[in-house]
Amino acid sequence: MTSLVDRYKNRPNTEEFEIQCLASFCSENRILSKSEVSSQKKSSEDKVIKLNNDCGYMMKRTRTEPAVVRYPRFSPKKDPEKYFHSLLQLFLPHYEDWQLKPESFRTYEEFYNNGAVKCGRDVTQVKCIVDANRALFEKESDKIDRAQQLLEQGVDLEDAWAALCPETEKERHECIELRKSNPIPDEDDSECSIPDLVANPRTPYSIETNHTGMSREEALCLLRSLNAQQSAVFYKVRKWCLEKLLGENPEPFHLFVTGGAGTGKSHLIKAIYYESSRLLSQMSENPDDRSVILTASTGVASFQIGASTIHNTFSIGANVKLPYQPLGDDKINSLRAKLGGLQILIIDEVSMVDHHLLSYVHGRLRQIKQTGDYSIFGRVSLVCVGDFYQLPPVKGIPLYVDPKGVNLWDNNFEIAELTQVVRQQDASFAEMLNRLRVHKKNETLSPNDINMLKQCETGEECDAIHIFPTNAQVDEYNIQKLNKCCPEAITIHARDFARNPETGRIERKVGFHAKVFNSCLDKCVSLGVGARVMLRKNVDVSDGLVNGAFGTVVHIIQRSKQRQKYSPNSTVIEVEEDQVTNDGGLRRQFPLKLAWACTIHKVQGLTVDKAVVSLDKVFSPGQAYVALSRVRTLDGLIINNFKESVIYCNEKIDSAMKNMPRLALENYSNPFYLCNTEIELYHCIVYSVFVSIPCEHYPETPRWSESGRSSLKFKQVIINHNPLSPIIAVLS
Ligand SMILES: Nc1ncnc2c1ncn2[C@@H]1O[C@H](COP(=O)(O)OP(=O)(O)OP(=O)(O)O)[C@@H](O)[C@H]1O
Repeated sequence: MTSLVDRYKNRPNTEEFEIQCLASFCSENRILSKSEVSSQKKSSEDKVIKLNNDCGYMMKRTRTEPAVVRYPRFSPKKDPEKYFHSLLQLFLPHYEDWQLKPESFRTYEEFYNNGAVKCGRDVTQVKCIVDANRALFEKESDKIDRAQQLLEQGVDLEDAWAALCPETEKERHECIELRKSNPIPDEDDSECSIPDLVANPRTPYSIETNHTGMSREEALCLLRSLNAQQSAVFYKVRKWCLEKLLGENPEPFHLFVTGGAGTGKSHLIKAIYYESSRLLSQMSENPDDRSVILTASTGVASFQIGASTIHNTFSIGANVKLPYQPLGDDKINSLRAKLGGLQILIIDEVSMVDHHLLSYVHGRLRQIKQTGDYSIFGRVSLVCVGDFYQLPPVKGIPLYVDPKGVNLWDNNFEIAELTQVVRQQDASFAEMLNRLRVHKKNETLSPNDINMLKQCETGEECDAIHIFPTNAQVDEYNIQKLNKCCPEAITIHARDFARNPETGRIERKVGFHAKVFNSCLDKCVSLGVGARVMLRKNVDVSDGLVNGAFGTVVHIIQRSKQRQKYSPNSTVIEVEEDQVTNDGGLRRQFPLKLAWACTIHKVQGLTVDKAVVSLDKVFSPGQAYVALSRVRTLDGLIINNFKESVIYCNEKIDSAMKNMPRLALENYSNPFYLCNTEIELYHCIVYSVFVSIPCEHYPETPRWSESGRSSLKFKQVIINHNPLSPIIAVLS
């Protein structure tokens, strides 16, 4: 496989790239995969940069912040040659290795101190170039070097922890005192439960890598916010990581973390992800290795927790069929390069995973890990998180039902159940939701529950998100809103292409393909400035531009070639192309859909302050419960078409859950709770989705023009979007 360093050495020989050092190259550009190259070339050819000697393609990072560059650090005293070689390699622009130490210099250090090179038009001292470039990347390098030296000298690590986190250390000491007078058997009451106190026997020191995108302060807040049940699961996983770190080789674990809607499952796995990545990264020599990955079954769910989808992570196509189709050599090698060191896989919203998909996860992990035996999931530990009482998979058999074939779920997972509802602080509302969760079809709801729900039938008209069971209801509501809110809306027709049987060439089709498959690109997309929209495809998962991400259209560009940025949060949405028929027929269309309303399937995992829920045409178990449990308070819930009969669960869930072995949460309780009887709840800012941005208005043709198809061709739709902010805006 071509390494990043090779790619750097094969960057274009233009003025711009000649003066670029390796660190800037890695941070400012993104290497494109083969599939990305073809799609990007179609849409934005001028942005794709070809590397020399068939080293692939790259693009400048424009949508995201520059990437964080990770590299090994050597001691200038112990390993001066490695130290100066690394400095020159990272920060001195070069194309060949000899340029880092020309023949006339004996050592890298000598070249760094006394060398001069032509950089751009001027001859400049090597030291000046390296120091200037280094300053851009190593803001606190002196402090880090000093901390590293201290660690190497074997300073008292306990003091280091106390200095980093004095409050926690004080609480820890109080706990220890309390325990002396009132001893409680607890496995966590050992030094090894506090990772920062334990030296890793293999590496005397290490610099932790952080793939989670969370700062230490954010992470500490998150960890401290966990309630007693969340904390117990967290400690169970942390204990395993510590054993791994200490070289005790614990057996992989398979955990199913479940609980009703809003019990904080997703919140908990963010904490688990942070801590386990932090700990296990210390075992890896390459900072880019992923020891832990966070995934989810759907695009929306993955965006909520900053994860990627299972399909995307493991290169699994949309149609998952058994027998298992192994991944080809090229693809598996690149997956292995990324995930070869994987130890824990976290899957959120597992209720929407079916047996086939789980088998594919198993197959991919076995291929990646090459364990040489039949151990499940390639000996990777799994944390599956979700609630079977919520939505089942769209296709396929849910994990709690025996598929009468390959069954990797039964007998392989231990269940940990969270029962404390955190989303709804109002106890009576939370308790009612818990009853709705397990309500069976032939049972009647209590009069109190019915009253409470009927009170929500206020008929209030409001701008809050409207949640419907079916796509048809959603479409009808969206069109009504578009007519009302966007008088100058337009309809953009898809452009379909088919193979001409005589010439064999792909040609524009008159009309549309009669039947299309495997595509979310609609025949017609109606849009207007100010319209709320949802993305239908994963355009850029790392950027949060995933299937299900919401936004507001603020501009539509016709036939324009100019690629203008409209606001710091904007992203261009371009026409996508899908193969939609068996004989190679294609469709080109914007991957957008109006989204004043959306289906219940799209809101699983979401927390909102207010929602209008329609219970008309509910068609699956758990659907009504998911819709009703999205809001924090009863006041925020408006119900249309209330029907008691649509609130029901699948009756097989109860017995399947009862048969699963239980994780005894009390064995993993957090010692801090001994002194904190009051559990402090830390309220996180929840991702809120809609915003409208005032913008210039560009007149368009009327949407429902009598002439039928619009002859306008739309070059691009721009989405201005920052995944880290709680706001997504769509420009078109
Ligand atoms: N310990 C906690 N302290 C404070 N807030 C919390 C805590 N746990 C969860 N929350 C908040 O409660 C809300 C619901 O949490 P979360 O989405 O994790 O629940 P969930 O169990 O995953 O729900 P669902 O099953 O509907 O996806 C979120 O706003 C989350 O930030």
